[in-house]
This record gives sequence, structure tokens and C-alpha cells, in this order.
Amino acid sequence: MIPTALRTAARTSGRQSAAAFHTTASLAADVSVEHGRGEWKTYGDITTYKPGHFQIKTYNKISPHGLARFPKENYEVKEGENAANAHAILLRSHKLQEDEVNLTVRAIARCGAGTNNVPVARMTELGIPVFNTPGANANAVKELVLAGMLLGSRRIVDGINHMYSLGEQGLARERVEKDKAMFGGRELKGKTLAVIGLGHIGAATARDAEALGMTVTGYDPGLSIENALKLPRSIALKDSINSCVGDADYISLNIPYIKGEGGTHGIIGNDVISGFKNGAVLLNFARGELVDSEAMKTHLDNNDGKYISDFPDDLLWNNANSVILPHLGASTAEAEDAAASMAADTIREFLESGTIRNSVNFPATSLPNRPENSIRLAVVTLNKPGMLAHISEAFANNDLNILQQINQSRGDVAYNVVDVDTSGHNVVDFKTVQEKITMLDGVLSSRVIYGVPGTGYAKNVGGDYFV
Ligand SMILES: NC(=O)c1ccc[n+]([C@@H]2O[C@H](COP(=O)([O-])OP(=O)(O)OC[C@H]3O[C@@H](n4cnc5c(N)ncnc54)[C@H](O)[C@@H]3O)[C@@H](O)[C@H]2O)c1
Ligand SMILES: O=C(O)[C@H](O)COP(=O)(O)O
Repeated sequence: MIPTALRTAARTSGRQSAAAFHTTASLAADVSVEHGRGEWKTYGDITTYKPGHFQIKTYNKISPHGLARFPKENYEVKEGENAANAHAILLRSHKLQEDEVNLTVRAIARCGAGTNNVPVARMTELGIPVFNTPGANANAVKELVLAGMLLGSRRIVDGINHMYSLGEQGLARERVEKDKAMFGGRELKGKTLAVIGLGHIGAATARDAEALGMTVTGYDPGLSIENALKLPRSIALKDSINSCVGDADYISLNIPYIKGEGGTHGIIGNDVISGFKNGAVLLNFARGELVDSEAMKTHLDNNDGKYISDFPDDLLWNNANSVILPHLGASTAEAEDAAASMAADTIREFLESGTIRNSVNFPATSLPNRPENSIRLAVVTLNKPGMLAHISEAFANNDLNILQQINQSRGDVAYNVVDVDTSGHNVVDFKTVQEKITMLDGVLSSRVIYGVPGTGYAKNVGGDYFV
């Protein structure tokens, strides 16, 4: 729903002045594109916006190392609601609400792996690509999974708590040797680890577990070639979760949380848990919702076994056989820097050249550099027949020749990047062409990737032209 102020802006924008931008080549035409919200003054709250800059809205604490990738000449970074005219959103685990996604937002990047905190399906309907940072924090999580295996084998937490209590009573020296018999454990070497999900984290965990002398089994119906090449040679690949966990002393869950039919909600339920070996340790550094807490509690209360996780759980947080940490998997300086840097680079590439890399809802798309004397238009459409023909026709009707173009689709959405020749034109009225293309039935948005940062974006919002 367009807010009233912005609806007015959308209707009147055609009457407002546009800026002319010059291409670098000497023979280039003047190109007139729509200038954000006309004279800027209708562009939301002007006091929070620097015309000529891309505005990045952040949620959560994003590593300054990553944010430094946005050059100050062209970008301003603002936290949450201070960014009233955001062109892109950068976040970690913040549960993003639709009303936090301004009409001006062209893209969203999750500094991390899981995008279940972003309403991805809705963003696809709105024509907004959502990106993540595959592998950027995988080493940090893998190291915590390894630590989790040790926590599950050596009663380290119980031992620490016991020493604390003895210390308080002044009994530490007297009791320390006698009491150690209470905290016996077992070794990882020679035990079996089952890895569910052999992606960036799972594959690295499998490899390191083998190096610790463990036998490793794995299950991943969507194993990529890239991750398959990282697996230890000795891994036994299984064809179901149940067959993977049956012989395991440790089970590491490393899959995404996906809601709805065919998703992964409660995928570790009673049918899987009842197949656990006595004493098995379940490591959940993926998402809390993957595990059926009731079933896990019943299991822990009636069998040997442990649950180690970095996700909150109302039923398991104080269970004697569980160790629950804060959501710390990716909280290392290295992972935070890497994820924020990758996210910032991805957003920059998208805003500055239209390239799509590491999106979870849009097709990977990359075009060679824009030729001289050309303008680039990126158009998001529904994935239906005839869209490309209509876009091409709009250019032809305005005597604009297409130099290169790419059209990629994914699910319900298609993404087109078109470079059109401006040579031989004195003035190219791009406002008119862009409005025609944007208001075609099935077009969601368009963006002139040219000229002043932050300009040239238009949306077809249920028949309203928002520019
Ligand atoms: N605790 C943390 O701080 C933390 C940090 C990073 C990631 N994570 C979580 O870990 C998950 C995995 O991260 P990653 O970087 O390895 O992601 P990834 O995309 O590289 O790997 C996920 C793998 O899971 C597989 N998979 C999907 N559904 C499956 C299923 N039902 N059964 C078996 N395999 C399945 C996929 O094919 C893929 O290979 C993320 O989605 C996120 O939820 C948690
Ligand atoms: O999916 C992820 O990448 C992790 O859960 C990390 O989340 P965080 O960035 O909030 O630590």
C-alpha cells in the first residue's frame, strides 16, 4: 500500500523537473531520467536523505569493516528508522517486517546465511531481490559445532558450575580431586558423526571431524559440486535423515529453516529422534525451529543423550542434558567482517551495475560492462510470456537500439538488463520510455543504472506509477 504522501508524489512526479545527465563519451546524448522524487522534497523526509547518495538502512550491529565498503561520496549508511528513504537494507537476524521496507528499497542483503527472518516470498512479489552471504560465516559456526561436540562429551559445563559452587563454599582444594569422578566423559576419536546438510558449514564440519579421527556419515539431497569437493573421502553418504543418524554418536544439523509445506519446520521430530542411538548428542547450530522440542525433551528425559544448541528453547533451556548458548555461531570478528563485506559488495554490484549474485529469490544475472554511449535499464517482471518483446518494442518505438541484453528467470520472477544505444540522439527522454515500460502489465519495477546515485527507480504499484 503506498502511503498517501508518496501516492501524491507518484502522481505528480511526471510534472516535476528531471535532471539531465551526460555520458562520458564526447558524442553522447543528453539523457533525461526521472530524478528520484522529482525535486527531492517529496522524497520522504529530506532531512534524513542526501540527494545523490545511495542510502543504506541497517538493522543489527553490522561490522564497520563491511560498512566501510560503501564509499562516503556515494553512500550514506543509517540505522533502522533513521533511513526513511533507503535504497537497500543490510541486516543480520532482525526479523524484518514488510512495513520496514520503504517503497524506495531496491534490494535487501542478509549478512549471514539464513534468510528466514526476511519475508522472502513477499519481497519476490514486490520485485525486490534478497541476498545472503554464502560461506562467509561458515568457519565460525563449524568451530562452535566442534566445541559443541566437546561440550557434549566431557561435561565441561557441569564441571565449571561445580567448581564455582565449591569455590563459593571454600571447598575447591579439598574436593577437586575426589569429585572429578562425577564428570567422566568420552572421546571424539573413533566415534561417528552424522552431518545433516552438507553445505558450507556441514562440509567443513565433516572434513574436520574426519581429521579428529571420527567416522563421518552425511545426508544432503541438494549437495552442490562445490561442497562435494570439500567432503572427506571417507564420508558415507546416506539417502535419508533416518538412515544417516542411526549409527551416530553425534548428529550435526546444518540445514536452512524453511516454513510451510515441504519445508524443514520440526524436521527433527519423534520419528527421527526415536532412531537415535543411546547417548547420541544432537548439535543444532542451524535454527531452533528445526527440532521438535517436545519430542527432544521426552527423549532427553528418558534416555542418555544430549542437546547442544545456540538457539533459545523454552522447553530445553534448563534441561540437565542440554547446553543452550546465545545465538553465537557467527559471532566472531572474522565472520562478522566477512559477512558484512560480502553483503556490502553484493549490494554495491546490484545498485551500480545491476548484477545479481548470491540472491535467494532472483536469478543470477551478469552483463558485461555497459558500452560507451549507452544507458542501462534493469527491469523486474513477472515470469510470463511476451514481457521481453514488450520491453524491446518500447525501446524501438522511441528509436532506441538495444546493444546488449540479458533475461533470466527464477520461479515467478524475471529480471532483464538492457543496454540501449544513445549515439545519434541529441536528447534521450528516458522518463517517457521508463514510464511506458514500468506500466506494462506484468512489470514490477525498473531502474536506470546510470547517472546520479539513488535516481532512476520506478515501480508499478498496483497501477500507480511510483518514481
Ligand atoms: N548458529 C549460527 O549462528 C548460524 C550461522 C550460519 C548459518 N546458520 C544456519 O545454518 C544453516 C546452514 O548454513 P550453511 O552456510 O551451511 O548453508 P548452505 O546453504 O551452504 O548449506 C545448507 C545445505 O543444506 C542442504 N539441505 C537443505 N535442506 C535439507 C534437508 N532437508 N536435508 C538435508 N540437507 C538439506 C542444502 O542442500 C545445502 O547443501 C543456515 O541456513 C542457517 O540457518 C546458523
Ligand atoms: O544464519 C546466519 O548466518 C546466522 O544465524 C548468523 O546470525 P547473526 O548474523 O545474527 O549472528
